[in-house]
Amino acid sequence: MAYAAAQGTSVVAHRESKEDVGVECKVRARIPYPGGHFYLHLFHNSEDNKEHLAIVFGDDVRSASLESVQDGESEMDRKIRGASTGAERQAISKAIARRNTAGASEPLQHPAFEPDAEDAFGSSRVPIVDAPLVRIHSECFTGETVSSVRCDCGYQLAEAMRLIQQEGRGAIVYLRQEGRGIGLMEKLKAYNLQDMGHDTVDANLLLNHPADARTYGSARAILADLGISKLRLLTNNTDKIRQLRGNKSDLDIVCHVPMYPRWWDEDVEDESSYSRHLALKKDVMREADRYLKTKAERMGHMLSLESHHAAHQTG
Ligand SMILES: Nc1nc2c(ncn2[C@@H]2O[C@H](COP(=O)(O)OP(=O)(O)OP(=O)(O)O)[C@@H](O)[C@H]2O)c(=O)[nH]1
Repeated sequence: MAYAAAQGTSVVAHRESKEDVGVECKVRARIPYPGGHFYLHLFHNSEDNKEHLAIVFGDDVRSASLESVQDGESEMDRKIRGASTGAERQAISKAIARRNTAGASEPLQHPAFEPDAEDAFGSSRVPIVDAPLVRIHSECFTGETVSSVRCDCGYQLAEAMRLIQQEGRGAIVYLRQEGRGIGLMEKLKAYNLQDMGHDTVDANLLLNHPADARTYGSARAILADLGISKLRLLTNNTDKIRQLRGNKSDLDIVCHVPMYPRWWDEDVEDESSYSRHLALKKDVMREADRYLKTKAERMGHMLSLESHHAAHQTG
């Protein structure tokens, strides 16, 4: 099976992400996870009424809007919404002020990593990664909650968490753009059209939806709020990179890090919980492979089994 991205034949209509979306982090909470905890951040935004999320690894990645002081709030109010209090609060607000004046091209500095700094973030001191791993992930109820292998979404989310945790720092911006933005009801209709022989692109078009209705203005604003201005993006999707870069230069996507499905490797065994859960087998993943083929051939995604194998052979 060779899936080469068919250059210039992508059917993704070129959408633009808004430059000026405002976001506010309403709450942050710790999510225990094998290998160390993540912090889930819930955002409101000025573009839609969806509760977009950020799943953050690394205690020093802090939301400026969450940390800002709200009128009349007590220390207990701040604790309940997951904002810092006491001495930790002072250290964090200094760090946020510093990163705001550092400018987009400057590497982030954080007092927790300076020699004399108060240890405001507990004992987990990790090396500064100038451009952390980031994934912008779109909601997929079927792939993530029901563990459907019609698509690779569940795998990608688990894999992004594994890779970010392995590096010690990074974030997944989780956008509530179910079904590439058409919603769950329409996506399920598209599934039935796919079972009649249509691919994911044609199924959307037959339902009078664009092949991909997503935009990334909220994602860009969430990253800015978290102080992430320079990153390595976990994706194969060229349109996602183009939209995130936009016309402004305040988000520096240093490179993209491809997301190849593990079941393309000869040895499919690995430690990720998702793989264990599904016992990823090539025959089970046939439907996901059909989905990936459409992404490569019709949506311009950078996915190729041949080049994946070539890269593995040359080390
Ligand atoms: N309309 C539609 N959406 C789907 C289908 N299967 C999965 N999705 C949605 O597709 C979105 C994920 O998009 P993908 O195109 O798989 O991947 P991507 O995030 O654009 O690209 P990568 O960053 O490379 O993973 C999620 O919102 C899923 O709910 C489908 O059959 N039809």
